[in-house]
Amino acid sequence: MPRRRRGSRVSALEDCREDAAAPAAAPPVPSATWASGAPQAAAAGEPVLLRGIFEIGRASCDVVLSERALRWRPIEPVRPEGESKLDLMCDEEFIELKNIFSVKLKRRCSIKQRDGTLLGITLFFCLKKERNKLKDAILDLINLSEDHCDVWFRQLKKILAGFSNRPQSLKILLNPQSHKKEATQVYYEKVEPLLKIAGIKTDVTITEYEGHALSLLKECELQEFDGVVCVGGDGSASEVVHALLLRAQKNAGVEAGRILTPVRAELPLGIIPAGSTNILAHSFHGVAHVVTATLHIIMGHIQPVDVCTFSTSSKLLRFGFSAMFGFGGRTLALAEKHRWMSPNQRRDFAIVKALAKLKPEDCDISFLPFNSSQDLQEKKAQGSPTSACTDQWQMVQGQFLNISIMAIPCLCSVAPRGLAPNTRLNNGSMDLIIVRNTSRPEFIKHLKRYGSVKNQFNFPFVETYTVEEVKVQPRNNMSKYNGEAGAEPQETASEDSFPWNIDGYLLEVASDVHVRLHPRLINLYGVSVEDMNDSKVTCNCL
Ligand SMILES: Nc1ncnc2c1ncn2[C@@H]1O[C@H](COP(=O)(O)OP(=O)(O)OP(=O)(O)O)[C@@H](O)[C@H]1O
Repeated sequence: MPRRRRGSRVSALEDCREDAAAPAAAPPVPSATWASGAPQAAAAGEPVLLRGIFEIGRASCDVVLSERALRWRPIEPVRPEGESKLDLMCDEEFIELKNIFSVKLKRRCSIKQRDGTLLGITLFFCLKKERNKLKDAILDLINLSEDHCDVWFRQLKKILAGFSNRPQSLKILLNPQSHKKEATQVYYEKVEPLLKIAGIKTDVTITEYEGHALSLLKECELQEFDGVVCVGGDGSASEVVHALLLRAQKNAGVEAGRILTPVRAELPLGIIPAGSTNILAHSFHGVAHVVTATLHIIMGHIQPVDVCTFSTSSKLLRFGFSAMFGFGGRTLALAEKHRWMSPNQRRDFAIVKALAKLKPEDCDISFLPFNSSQDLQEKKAQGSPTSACTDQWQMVQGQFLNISIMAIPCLCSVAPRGLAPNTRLNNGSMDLIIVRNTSRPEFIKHLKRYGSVKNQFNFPFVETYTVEEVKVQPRNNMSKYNGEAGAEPQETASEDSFPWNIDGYLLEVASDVHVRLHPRLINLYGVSVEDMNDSKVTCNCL
């Protein structure tokens, strides 16, 4: 009896891209996660587009292309009558077509030959590696017939062309200074090769100074692009988000100073994590992983995400997803002053120093609780102002160690469940997390809980609210500033200043700040993520 070949014949791209022209080697790959679970459409009843014989992993296979999947099973010799065929049925493997991102003719090439002997077709596809992580892989379909391969190649190309949500041209903004200055290497070694395989055109700008991405996106021609990609950390990503939304307001003729209902960003944004913290990429993909982020872009996985505006009474300060005021702001200010340290050192140093100098802010915090009634949400979706006609504002006063206002969960290595685990990317609300003044040991206990499975909010000095709008007014600041002109945001932190950490961007505001949530204001490349309740923590400083 012939030996049955089991398991996947798919090889990861990283392992064998150079071998694309060699005959199908069959390196063993972990069990067929890419083909696990029933595909959306069962094989039976699906219209067959093509059927043919290819060698896959050195076994002759009967290959069927239908509208949703490519399936194959080894061709077995005819068995004596009465022998069970049940186990044969189990051998079918498949790839859903929605996971394929490129198809190429596979040729044996020597250096001198441009068009070597045809060997078959190579499919490039995306598979789910582990929770939230994606991986690129290849499948070789070997058949030496030019005509046979040509028919299949054309049909597969046609199917791929039908995925109209996938980008064909991208504007790339790369911060060469991110983290330990490895963003350029990350891009050219891991990202660009995949974009090339997917046939995506790119236009790369390497940013030269802080604010470069912002000034470039104000003016540059974006019509030819289907999306913008930022390669860097949270500071860079936050700058690009702000720039894209400012640009959208400008294009729509909205006065940037007084934006009540901003218009949506015109292009989707992809974030390739290459920075020190990567909270944004982590929150949008469930993991800070370069290949996962790249594959979400290539596959055109798009999710609308809520965005906040941060304003004084006279002007818009920033578009962003999350902010911390108090301990979180001071920690960032300290870390920014010590950029010469390594990223982990600087983070740990800043946390320890901010804890040593722990001091509460005397504030008034007013907030509009989230009203989930369908009526109100529909009004909001239509752009009608709602806060003006509701009289539900609440106020808390006192001394606070930290105030977090977060429209996204803010997943990161030190808080794998998120700094705001109860909010979602586009649930139309923000989490307001208030930590009242308490002793240093109690505050540290609270911080430590972010890295454990225990509830970090289960302390008498912590309050959480689900809100739509928040106003934060530092009290000892009220006489000095009236929140009007002159209350310009500063760039450097001083002892008496009020640093805000907005998505890792340091902003000093000498007045009250009004935070408003705008549902689904920007499209991000990514998908909704699985919960990360049992992930490991990587902060040792507490
Ligand atoms: N060429 C450059 N030189 C100096 N700064 C730059 C340059 N290009 C961009 N920047 C700025 O560097 C800041 C920080 O970059 P980024 O966020 O990418 O890296 P990071 O600080 O290592 O990561 P994280 O913000 O996740 O901690 C951003 O605010 C960005 O505007």
